[in-house]
Amino acid sequence: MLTKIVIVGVGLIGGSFALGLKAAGAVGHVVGLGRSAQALARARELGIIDEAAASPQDAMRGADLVLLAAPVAQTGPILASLLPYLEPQTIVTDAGSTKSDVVAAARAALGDRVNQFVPGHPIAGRESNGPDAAIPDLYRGKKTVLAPLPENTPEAIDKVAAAWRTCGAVIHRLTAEEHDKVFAAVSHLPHLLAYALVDDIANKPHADLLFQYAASGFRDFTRIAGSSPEMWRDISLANRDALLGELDAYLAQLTHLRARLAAGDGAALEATYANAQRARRAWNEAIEAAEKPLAPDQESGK
Ligand SMILES: NC(=O)c1ccc[n+]([C@@H]2O[C@H](COP(=O)([O-])OP(=O)(O)OC[C@H]3O[C@@H](n4cnc5c(N)ncnc54)[C@H](O)[C@@H]3O)[C@@H](O)[C@H]2O)c1
Ligand SMILES: O=C(O)C(=O)C[C@]1(C(=O)O)C=C[C@@H](O)C=C1
Repeated sequence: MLTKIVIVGVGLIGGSFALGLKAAGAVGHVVGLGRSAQALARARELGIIDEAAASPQDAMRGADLVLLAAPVAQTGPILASLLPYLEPQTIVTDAGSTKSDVVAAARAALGDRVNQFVPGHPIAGRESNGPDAAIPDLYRGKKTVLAPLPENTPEAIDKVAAAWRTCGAVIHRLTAEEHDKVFAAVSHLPHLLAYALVDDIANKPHADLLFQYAASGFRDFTRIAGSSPEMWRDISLANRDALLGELDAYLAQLTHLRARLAAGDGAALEATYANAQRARRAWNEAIEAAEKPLAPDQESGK
């Protein structure tokens, strides 16, 4: 049971964490801290937070756990603003989609108090943003990756892991470097590609005609281009090197496919499509089995 938690950035991710803990009856008081008074007022109206803090000092008094859920470039400034009020029992974690930059920002901002910061990343989301998008079940059956620091105590890591488990998540551990390589390939590149395709079509002179006939294939491929541009700007720049590596590999694949297409090499195209179809089906089956809702007595964290 957490007596008091603080959510810094009460949008989709922070709001869903608060709602998940509240639904489980695992938190006494939820305080929101943010840059938009309007978003905080809305979060209060929706019952996500119990109180919008007037200042970092008010927010941090007596806090058990603090979740940073703002765009990743805000991590350093936010931690610097919290540090003067960081009490010894308070553990701070984050939900940022990149980890090496977050760890570097935490070390720079917190210095020898960095042992109180446990880096994390829930592998769940959607393309809508803000408090209205928050739902209590967002993390149910999904993974949360923790990338603990050597300075973290087992108790600090357990506190963060237990909170995510209470929201229904399954805990995985990666180093920050491993994390950023993996998510460059399976999350950051797909977002860049979806944005690129929609931007390309939107800039064509006959865009209206194209959008008029775009259907479910286009919707599935581009759903994530509806995501927050600020958030994805920060993620792209924070993980630039790994993302550039994945982009180069993808460009090579496109160049290869282009050549096969130009040569009318149907067999080569079909072989690539068949390999992708096999891999996609196997992935889908595995993920659906892993995320199947558990019976209440089998749930993690209980
Ligand atoms: N959206 C996803 O699918 C997803 C999934 C996993 C992790 N994340 C990560 O979670 C974090 C939040 O994403 P989200 O989707 O909830 O975004 P969101 O836009 O819904 O919410 C972010 C909130 O942070 C606030 N904010 C911005 N700058 C701030 C600052 N300096 N101080 C305090 N509050 C500030 C905004 O006003 C907003 O309310 C990001 O770091 C993102 O990388 C997102
Ligand atoms: O479902 C979505 O809309 C998402 O983009 C979620 C998604 C992803 O799968 O890429 C996005 C960013 C994260 O950090 C984790 C998950």
